[in-house]
Amino acid sequence: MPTELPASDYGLHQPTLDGLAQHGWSQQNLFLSHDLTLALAAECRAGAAAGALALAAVGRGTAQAVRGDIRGDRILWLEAGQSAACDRYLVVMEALRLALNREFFLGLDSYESHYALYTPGAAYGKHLDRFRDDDLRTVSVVIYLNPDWQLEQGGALRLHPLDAPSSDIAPMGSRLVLFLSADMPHEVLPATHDRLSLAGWFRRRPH
Ligand SMILES: O=C(O)CCC(=O)C(=O)O
Ligand SMILES: [Fe+2]
Repeated sequence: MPTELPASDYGLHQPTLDGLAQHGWSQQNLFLSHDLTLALAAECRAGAAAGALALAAVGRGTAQAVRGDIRGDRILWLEAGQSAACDRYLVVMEALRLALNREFFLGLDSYESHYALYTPGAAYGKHLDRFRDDDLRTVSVVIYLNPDWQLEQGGALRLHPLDAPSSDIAPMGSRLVLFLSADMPHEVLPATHDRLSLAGWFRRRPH
């Protein structure tokens, strides 16, 4: 994996880190360059066209099941080396991991992520990104790959902070959302158009 970070591929702003500390979540527009967003969107669409995206399951281990009534997206896990766009993205996320550790001493030591495609009407009911038997997921990340998204197309991410009113975030291209995995119930509302994203999780070192 290349280690050099092309400055033009992304920009993380300090208020984004401050917001995460203050509210348990934050968002930032124009996190990825337009060029990288388009390359990732093209890869996600190509994967879908090739049948490489699988219906996502809920739960873990023996309790894992595809439940279209709860979760309707199709996903493809990312591997380093899978494409040039993917590697550029992983370099960006490594820089974000280091920034989060510098700022918050979270001990984040790995990152896992997948493409997700929600076709019209697909949704993901209210959930937490941590499982009862896995508390390593610490910071959840979503990056949207929809360059021309219009608000009336729906598909918002609805966050339900425990101590504040809910917030809706539209899946605009190049937008980043960060939230603390353990404390933020959230859901994906259905959209009228294909909704593409990269969802990921920074995991901390096991004790
Ligand atoms: O796509 C989003 O806005 C959130 C997706 C999500 O909650 C998940 O994959 O766990
Ligand atoms: Fe989630």
